[in-house]
Amino acid sequence: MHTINHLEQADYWLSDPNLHALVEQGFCIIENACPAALFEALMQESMQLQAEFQQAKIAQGGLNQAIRGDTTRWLQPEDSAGKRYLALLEKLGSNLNQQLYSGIRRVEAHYAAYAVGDFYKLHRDNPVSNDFHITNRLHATTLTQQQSRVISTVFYLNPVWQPGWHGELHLQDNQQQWHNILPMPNRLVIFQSNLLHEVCPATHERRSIAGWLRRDELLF
Ligand SMILES: O=C(O)CCC(=O)C(=O)O
Ligand SMILES: [Fe+2]
Repeated sequence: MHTINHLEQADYWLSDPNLHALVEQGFCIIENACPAALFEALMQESMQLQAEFQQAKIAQGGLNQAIRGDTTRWLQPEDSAGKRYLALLEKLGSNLNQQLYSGIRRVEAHYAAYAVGDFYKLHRDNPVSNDFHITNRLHATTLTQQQSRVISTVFYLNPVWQPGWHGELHLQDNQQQWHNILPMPNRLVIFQSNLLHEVCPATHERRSIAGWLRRDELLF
């Protein structure tokens, strides 16, 4: 199905302009992030696993539907499409480790589904913001942070999306500029986990994979 090693896709994610945007602005957007066959397989797997989706938890561990309304299911190494996506995130992490002092040790990701009208209020995936520095190795500076989520990723699994359907990811960059990013098919957004962002309600179901690159090791 794939003539080249599908992991090479993650090299293309970190082209020079994308890496530059991720460092300077705090985020980058990648269109056609996955080969079409993998994108299709992930959309299908997300739908097939619908019965296993559960109400998402907020950072403090509880359920709070006034903050977020989506349902999620963690990708697992046995998932036939999901494992290939996890491998891409791992490759992204090792590429970031090579290019920056990012210290990424593991990845995690979940399928997410936002029903019509669901939202996720303003939040940071990693609440530690002040001592977060992601800078180019050439400048010999380091990335430091206390909490373990370094980089957030969101990959959109919608077969089509119209701007009037809303459901934007509303994201503040590290110059305090706000951006409205639509959940377009096969679009990947990579951003520093300390950035403030929210998911706006949509008029159609909105599906995605949210993933994180972490500095901590798995303890078991
Ligand atoms: O779906 C999105 O655009 C962002 C999701 C998000 O912020 C999260 O899961 O933490
Ligand atoms: Fe988030």
